[in-house]
Amino acid sequence: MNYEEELKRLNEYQREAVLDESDACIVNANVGSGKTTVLISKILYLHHAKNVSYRNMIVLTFTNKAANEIKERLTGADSGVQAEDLEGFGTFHSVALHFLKNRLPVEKMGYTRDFLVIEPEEELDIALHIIQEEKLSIKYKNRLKKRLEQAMAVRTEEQMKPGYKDDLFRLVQLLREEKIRQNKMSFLDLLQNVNDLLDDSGTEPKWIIIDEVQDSDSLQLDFIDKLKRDGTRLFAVGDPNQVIYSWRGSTLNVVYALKHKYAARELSLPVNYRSSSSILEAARCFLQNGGSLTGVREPGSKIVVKNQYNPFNEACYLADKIQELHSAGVPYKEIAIFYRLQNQSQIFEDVFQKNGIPYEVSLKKTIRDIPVLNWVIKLLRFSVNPNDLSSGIYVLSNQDYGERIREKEAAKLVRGQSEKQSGLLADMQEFAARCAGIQSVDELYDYFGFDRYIKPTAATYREDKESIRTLLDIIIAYGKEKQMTFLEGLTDFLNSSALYGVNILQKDISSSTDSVKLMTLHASKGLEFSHVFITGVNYGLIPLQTKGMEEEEEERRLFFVGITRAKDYLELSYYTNPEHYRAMAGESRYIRMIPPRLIRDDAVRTTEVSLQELKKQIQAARAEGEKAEAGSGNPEAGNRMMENQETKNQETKNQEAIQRENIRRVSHKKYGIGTVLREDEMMIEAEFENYGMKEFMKAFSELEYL
Ligand SMILES: Nc1ncnc2c1ncn2[C@@H]1O[C@H](COP(=O)(O)OP(=O)(O)OP(=O)(O)O)[C@@H](O)[C@H]1O
Repeated sequence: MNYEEELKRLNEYQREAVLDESDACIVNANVGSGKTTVLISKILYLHHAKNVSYRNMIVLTFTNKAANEIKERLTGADSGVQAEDLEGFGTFHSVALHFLKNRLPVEKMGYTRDFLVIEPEEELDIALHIIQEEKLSIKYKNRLKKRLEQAMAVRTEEQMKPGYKDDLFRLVQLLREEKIRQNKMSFLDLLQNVNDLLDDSGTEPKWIIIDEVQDSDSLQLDFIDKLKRDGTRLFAVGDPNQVIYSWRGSTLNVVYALKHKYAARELSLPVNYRSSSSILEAARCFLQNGGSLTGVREPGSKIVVKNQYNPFNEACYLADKIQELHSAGVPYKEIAIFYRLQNQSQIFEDVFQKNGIPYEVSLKKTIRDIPVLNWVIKLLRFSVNPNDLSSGIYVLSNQDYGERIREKEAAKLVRGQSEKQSGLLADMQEFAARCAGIQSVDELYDYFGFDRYIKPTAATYREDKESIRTLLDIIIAYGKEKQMTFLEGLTDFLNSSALYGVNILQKDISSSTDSVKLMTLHASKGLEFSHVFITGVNYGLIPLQTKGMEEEEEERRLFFVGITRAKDYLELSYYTNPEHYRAMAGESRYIRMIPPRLIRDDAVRTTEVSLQELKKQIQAARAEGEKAEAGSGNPEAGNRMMENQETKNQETKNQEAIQRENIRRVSHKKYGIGTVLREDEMMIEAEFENYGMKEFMKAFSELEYL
């Protein structure tokens, strides 16, 4: 590996950061100034020039995507690197999990090494169960998740002063005990437990390297502190202008805190290499922490601001525009479309599919968002661990899948206190003894006979079957890749699936695939594209209506992150007839914050829509969609189907449905029965149980009122 060649490509600031060997060093970096470049060069330099083995480094990132990018670069540069060498490279949670599974005495806390990682929702279910069983008095149950989070962060007795007179802290205590009894850890527990146990690890990394340090919360800072020993050096890069997760408490000035705690040397990376100077100049309007943002590139084209009649028109316009760019030589993978909320992606997907434009959607989705998979995961969990009673009860008493037994009866059955028989329970209980010969998806599917447990009348019948097969396929492949026996592979997958549940069914969007990328502004962090289209820059949506100053500032940083992804071309658009319930007609004030001289105003002044043309397009899209779904022999069909299941918009569901006094119900051929959330002369918005919120044009919707 010729690391010297790598060093030559760096500018003087970057080289100084790579070569730095202070005990602690914080690099305050501008957007697009080469943070990722420096981080990877530093790791390569330490390894090749300073003989620091990868096993002596802990490299912490905020996303699996960033960790994977670093790992891919290292394994690409050096074929001798083994997966075990990079076990200390990953997100804070995955590195904590690695320590707890392999290096720390979790038994001291009452856990066994095969503990399960659970999602916050599952923890909430356990808490609700305790409240019921123990008859606890808890106020504001609708805010329980948040209240629990806050109460669980409190570690000392003196701080345990309840804000309200109720049993919250008793619940926290009982919940801790119950999680230990069930051998389960939440994401928060992973960090708290690792921090409590790290003193015993004997671990002394030579280097701790942290990416995006500005987003760290106090537990993560504690983790860094526990890992850092006398002989450990710390190197962290971050950009205070890109803090977009302050809901986790990261607004504390991390750079300042680290600098003072470790008397860290402070370096900077001032030069942005990514964007044309017009784009950078616009970005400067959204800088919050002062400082300069200098670039090295020419002015480039002006920023285009466009108005669109509605999202459908915009999607059609973008389909044409993308084809035009592609014909002019722009690869699809250099084009990205951003929006503020996940539920804005569907219309682009439909129209792009119809127009044959390759695209990928970056989704933040967990297995839990797909009801049938939530059920299957619990079924498998109980099958490998019959002590996981809550999973067993859930599986038997689920009203959509399985034997649909009453909860009380299900509880008796799994506890062996019932005379009744359950075939499903027997299959689960005998699984460990009978599963040894299972090699394929079919064998696993047939062992449980999943077909009989899915209602043939359910709107999701076919999709559910495909979803199960896709998941089983991933599980079988996982075990094979790790060279484990079937049961070991399955158990390992289940233990950590909550942590990697995001994107488990759809690999993270890949920068190498030549397809247009669709994503939320949040998901765009760390990426870059030659052409960026930010859609729905409407009043009410960007910035999202916020409650206070802090949130408003975060919205501004989020927009800053979005526009600084663009290298050459940036287009901002807003709707004159927005259909999203949050958006109001008209451009966002963020557009008005950009100096007019940087803008080419391509406003379309007409609001006419050719309904005949729209109708033709929708019908054609529908016909193609149905054809594609019918081809379920195609292994990709399962993935596509899941990509298209829209993430449930919890907020929409709660707020809008509650406000509506006269609930109207509709029926749809594919989505089943739904509740109308909003409608006007042209559009109707309805919530469907397994599909989340959908929007339809009334003229073509084929919805029936019930
Ligand atoms: N010394 C350099 N010379 C030329 N180009 C560079 C140099 N350093 C970085 N770049 C390029 O600048 C762009 C931004 O780099 P990189 O993605 O590493 O920045 P970043 O700071 O991680 O960005 P962000 O703030 O968006 O996370 C990349 O296209 C990279 O190849």
